[in-house]
Amino acid sequence: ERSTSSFSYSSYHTLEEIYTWIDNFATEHSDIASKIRIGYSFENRSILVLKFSTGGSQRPAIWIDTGIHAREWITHATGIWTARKIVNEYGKDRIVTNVLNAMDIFMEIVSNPDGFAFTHSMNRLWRKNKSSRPGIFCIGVDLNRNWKSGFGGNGSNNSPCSETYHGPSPQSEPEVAAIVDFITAHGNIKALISIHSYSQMLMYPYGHTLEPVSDQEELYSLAKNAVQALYKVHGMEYIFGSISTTLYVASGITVDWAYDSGIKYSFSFELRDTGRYGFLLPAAQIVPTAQETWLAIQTIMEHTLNH
Ligand SMILES: O=C(O)[C@H](Cc1ccccc1)CC(O)(O)C[N+](=O)[O-]
Ligand SMILES: [Zn+2]
Repeated sequence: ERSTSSFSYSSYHTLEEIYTWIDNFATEHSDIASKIRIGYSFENRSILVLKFSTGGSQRPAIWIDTGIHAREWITHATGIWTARKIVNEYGKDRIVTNVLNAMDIFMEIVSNPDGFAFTHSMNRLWRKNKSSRPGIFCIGVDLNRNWKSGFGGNGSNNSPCSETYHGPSPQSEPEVAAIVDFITAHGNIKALISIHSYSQMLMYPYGHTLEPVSDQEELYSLAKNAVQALYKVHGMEYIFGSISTTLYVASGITVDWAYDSGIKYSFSFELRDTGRYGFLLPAAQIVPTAQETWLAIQTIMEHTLNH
């Protein structure tokens, strides 16, 4: 019997449990899913990506990452649920079937494995990775400030002890470099969705400046449609807009790099909730959060397919 069927999709899991699930999932759905190692973390853990493909080669693709901030456990749990949804819906749901008949999907569920392990072992609210450098007495770089676009600007911090420490240089962190190298080598990524928590927002570039991106109108209306689809599931209200105008100025972030690298449909989610539980979102909200987020993700995937 499928061991992933004994896996609880409504619980939080350790790094080891998630890595075992990824192995079993790729084995049990080998017709459509495969496991790729795109690199190693600072502490030498494998950095794993699930590839969903129904054929072709170098098809245009969609990138989804969760867990770049270790404490945002709802995002890893949402990624796991979404991976299972994709394989279960292929051949049934019109959008998933159309998307996967023409595009590939890449999903990195544990984008910060060292930090995630640390949230289980030592500090539940750890955010950064676990990199250390000689003579520096604070640990970790904020993996959502280490990207080249706008690196070192406002909304990132030069102090290694800061929660938004941008690191010594762009892509200095192996966890970021692995994604940059993979996406650059692939060369045909059309959409990137980087999932965070919490605040209930759907945002698009830029974070490093208040200047609107050239595709602002299209991204605004796509975000609007996505949050409307999300709202219909459980009535959760998400706000939407550009990062710098909706939330705050943040520099060196994933989606600014993606957009400036030519990935027009670059979005970042802030999942549930709005602060009652924050990062400690109860496990009972995992499935409802994943269910509603799925409608927004489908909206973005369908738009990407059709444009
Ligand atoms: O500051 C961050 O990196 C995110 C907000 C964000 C998300 C995407 C791009 C730029 C900023 C907030 C969070 O998800 O990390 C929650 N937090 O502040 O800990
Ligand atoms: Zn975050």
